[in-house]
Amino acid sequence: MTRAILSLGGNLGDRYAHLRTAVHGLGEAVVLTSGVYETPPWGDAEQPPYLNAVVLVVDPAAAPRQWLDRARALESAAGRVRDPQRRFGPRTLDVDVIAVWQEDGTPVCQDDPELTLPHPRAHQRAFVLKPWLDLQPYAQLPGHGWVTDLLTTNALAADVAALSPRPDLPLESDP
Ligand SMILES: Nc1ncnc2c1ncn2[C@@H]1O[C@H](COP(=O)(O)OP(=O)(O)OP(=O)(O)O)[C@@H](O)[C@H]1O
Ligand SMILES: Nc1nc2c(c(=O)[nH]1)N=C(CO)CN2
Repeated sequence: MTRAILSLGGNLGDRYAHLRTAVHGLGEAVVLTSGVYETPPWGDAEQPPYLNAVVLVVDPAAAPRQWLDRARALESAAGRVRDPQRRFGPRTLDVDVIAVWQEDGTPVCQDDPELTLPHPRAHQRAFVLKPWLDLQPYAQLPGHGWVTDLLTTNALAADVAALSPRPDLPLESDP
């Protein structure tokens, strides 16, 4: 069994519908769903704002690699098209595997470029850390410590201040 934190984000098309469809697609694996935040684009400023959220998923049968396979399938279903010229460019849906833990709570740490764990840029991203903290106030990002401490570093202060909660866009009440 593994559990994982997945981040969901998108800034093209019906952003809210893409997040909802992704959560729905994860089915019974979803244990907790964060609120939705509207967030300024990170890494490539010339694009529309994103909607972001985080989910905690658990599956008795899922190896770490299967979370990536599910993430890619959800992105494809949302019609995601990769632009090789813009690494952090706009997209209908991005699903990143932020961290994975084995059944005994041991974090999975690996450098495989296909699936690097924990996600190598998660600690720099308020749009991942803030919704995650909402789900799990005592969350730790393996190798980086407490999520609450990461969010209060000077490096992330401006990004945290720029996040807008969107309680009008709930994910958890979907059928
Ligand atoms: N933890 C991870 N989560 C998702 N993809 C990963 C991870 N580690 C490595 N990858 C690889 O990264 C590749 C590029 O992923 P993607 O196109 O979603 O990147 P991106 O969303 O543009 O950037 P970022 O990964 O910084 O959010 C994927 O094909 C995937 O194999
Ligand atoms: N605010 C925000 N910015 C991003 C996001 C995202 O999900 N939210 N995803 C990206 C893909 O790497 C690049 N930039």
